[in-house]
Amino acid sequence: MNSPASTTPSPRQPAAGFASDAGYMSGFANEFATEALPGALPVGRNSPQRAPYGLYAEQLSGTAFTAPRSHNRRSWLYRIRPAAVHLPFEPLPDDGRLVSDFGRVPPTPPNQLRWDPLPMPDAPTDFVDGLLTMAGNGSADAMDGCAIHLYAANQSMTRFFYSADGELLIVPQQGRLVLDTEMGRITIEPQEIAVIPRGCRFRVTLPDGEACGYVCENFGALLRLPDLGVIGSNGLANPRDFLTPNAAYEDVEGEFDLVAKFGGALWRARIGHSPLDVVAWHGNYAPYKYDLRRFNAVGSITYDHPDPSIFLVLHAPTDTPGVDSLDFVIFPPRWLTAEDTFRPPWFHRNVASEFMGLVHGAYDAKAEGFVPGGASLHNCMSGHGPDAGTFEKASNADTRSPHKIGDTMAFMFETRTIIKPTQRALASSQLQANYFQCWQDLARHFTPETP
Ligand SMILES: O=C(O)Cc1cc(O)ccc1O
Ligand SMILES: [Fe+2]
Repeated sequence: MNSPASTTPSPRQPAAGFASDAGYMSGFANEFATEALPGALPVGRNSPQRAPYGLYAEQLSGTAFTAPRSHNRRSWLYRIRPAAVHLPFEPLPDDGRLVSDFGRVPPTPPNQLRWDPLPMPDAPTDFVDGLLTMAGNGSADAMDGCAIHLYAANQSMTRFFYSADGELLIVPQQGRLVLDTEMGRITIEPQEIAVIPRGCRFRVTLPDGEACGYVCENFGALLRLPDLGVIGSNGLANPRDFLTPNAAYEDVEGEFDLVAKFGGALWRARIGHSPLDVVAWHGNYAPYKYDLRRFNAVGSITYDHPDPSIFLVLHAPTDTPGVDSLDFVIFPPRWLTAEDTFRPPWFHRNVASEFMGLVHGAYDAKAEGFVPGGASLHNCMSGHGPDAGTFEKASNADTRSPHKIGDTMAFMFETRTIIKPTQRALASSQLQANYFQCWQDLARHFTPETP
């Protein structure tokens, strides 16, 4: 049971927050039912003539009403005031930080690109102001593709935010995030991720004072767990390790801003109460977290380096079977056992496009230059693979015994269409001008006389 916070803050002060952590429910997209006050959930119907405790009933739909039952996602929220209660939205000035229509981005160079981490801002910056779009494809309007943002923030939010453009896959790299959402509290640290559904209002506070990381705003179909095929009924990201918060609410009156990302732009509305006032909810459309360290990696126990699809955590499928608009793939700590095999990622060109980030440690294809908090982009059909140092080492390594890659947590946002870097990303001083050099020392080894 979670009791409410009931203070009246002075204008634009942080709301008091939930009175306590209410914990989590386990399972991916279950039909959850949770109440912060006993009996707050109506029994046997969603919309009784009068809901318990004088609450308003409100449905939040994440898929079309008529989506097949297996993909249909919606929740019923029982709240102090409906989400409609706020003053009209006004546009916030567009400073070009956020991009949501990649049809308008200038032609993308097919170069391999890599960036150093964003610096922490000097000025007070909350999670919303700390977002910077690096790359993406499709558009929010078309409800297809994604925008890949970095964030660097040093202030807790005193306002509330939601994206109507897509669900937000948040991958922290440094600093914990407390995500107080309409449906309860999620706390994540680096090596954990959270997904905030399209439309879900939330506030980010920073218990460590500052934080940075990655956000993928998924404009397409909702992220889901992949089928496992011949792997069987267990493995990769196990459904029970996905955690959704129990209901928690704050009963706070005050003058707040509600910021919406809608149609690619930011909008602000005044709101006279905290919108985190959902006392109970049930359904399968809700935020969740997952600890990447729980991923059950499978790999080759004979020879060869498998395709990275074995590391798929979540994906956004398209209408074409087997082709996703977005894959979220990780490269966690694991044993390499393949014999007589070049063990790191091979050289390759790919019809898909690959944006990578590093949360922790080092990545096994890059001995140098790819640092935690940094990012790389290898687009459709652009050649890439291990750098020269990694190639020399791995082609001379003893593969008769297993080797543990210990200190690492890299990830990839992989998409079916070209990932277009934004002008800001291409102009940024974090862009490594010499990235291409990491392959220039790959020596010629060809010996036509000796097989
Ligand atoms: O480019 C990368 O480093 C990611 C990657 C890893 C791998 O093991 C195989 C293919 C691939 O794109
Ligand atoms: Fe790759």
